[in-house]
Amino acid sequence: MSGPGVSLEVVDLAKSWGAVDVLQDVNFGIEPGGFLTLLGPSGCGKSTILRLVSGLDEVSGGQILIGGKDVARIPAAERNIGMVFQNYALFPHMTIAENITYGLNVRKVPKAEKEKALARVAELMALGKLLDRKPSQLSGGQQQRVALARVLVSDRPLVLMDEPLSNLDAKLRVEIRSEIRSLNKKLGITVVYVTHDQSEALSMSDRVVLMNAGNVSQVGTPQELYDRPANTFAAAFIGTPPMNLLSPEDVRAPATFAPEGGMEARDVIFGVRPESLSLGRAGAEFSATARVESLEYEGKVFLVHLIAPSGTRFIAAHSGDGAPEEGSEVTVGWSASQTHLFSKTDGNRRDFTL
Ligand SMILES: Nc1ncnc2c1ncn2[C@@H]1O[C@H](COP(=O)(O)OP(=O)(O)OP(=O)(O)O)[C@@H](O)[C@H]1O
Repeated sequence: MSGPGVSLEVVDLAKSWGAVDVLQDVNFGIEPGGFLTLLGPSGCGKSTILRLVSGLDEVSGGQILIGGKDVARIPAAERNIGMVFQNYALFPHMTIAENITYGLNVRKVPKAEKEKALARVAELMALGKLLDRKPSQLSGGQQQRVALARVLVSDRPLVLMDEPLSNLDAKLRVEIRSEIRSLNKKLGITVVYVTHDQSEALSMSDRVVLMNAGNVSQVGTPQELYDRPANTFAAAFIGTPPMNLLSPEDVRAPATFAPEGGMEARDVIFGVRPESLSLGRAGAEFSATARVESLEYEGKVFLVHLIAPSGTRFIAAHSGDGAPEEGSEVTVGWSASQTHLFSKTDGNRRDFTL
């Protein structure tokens, strides 16, 4: 699309602190106006990537192309990027209006232009009635909207957001994430968003970069990550509860089952999502027998916690009537299309034939 957003492409990005490599060979891209999320567990390097893109830290290697131009070695102030952090750091002695326009004052934007810009973002972020208040007179959610307004008013084509919702309660998080998403679509600005919360990542993003210990584990749309995890890390990270990973000794597969690339059946890991498992489907293409350890009532479904003969624990999400009894033995079945296959050696996804 054409609009105020700009493309971002990160090529072979690397960062070391002394002898410690915290990022290696990081590659991803997002088109103008897109919403890209960096997702992964604590310490995997998400904030480091944002700090390198923004110019707060220096890269050890690689390129950061903004609108096709490599900015990796130019100062932060020349990159034209907006940032929103977890601690939104509003100035307590200034009014909301003064907080929002602070950056415009620094840049000596003329008064009439400043007031027009303030009125526009105040309307966008539903802050019109709060402009004369001080930050302490606002709720956490309203304060976070002010922090977003402060970035939006500056009309940056690329905005970086580092866990901007983590100080808010669950209900507000859901509300503000849909506001951020609709702003991204309405204004056409490109957003790079950091979170360790997969539901945030899956619900907001056009593309997700899943990080694992300084390396990119998988890049794709939320559907691609969910439907075709590239490796066991992605399989075990995405989904609530995540995908079950079973050893071949616990799985009955059709006699014709053959993993690709001449891999032996014993060298694989089977992946199957809890919601794909049907209780009592002994005749299914794939099945496993296990003991019911416990039941967890989730409202719409029962999570049936199971233990396979090998000792592997896994979960079936059971939505029908008649939850099984604790301690009983059950058979769960699933189809070939619900089966994901990974190599035990490198953890990567493999195809199979039947
Ligand atoms: N200035 C520094 N010196 C040395 N190591 C650092 C420095 N800054 C970050 N690191 C290390 O780099 C790794 C990545 O940190 P980073 O903050 O990017 O992770 P993260 O994925 O954003 O984690 P979190 O979700 O907890 O914020 C961590 O192991 C961290 O200890």
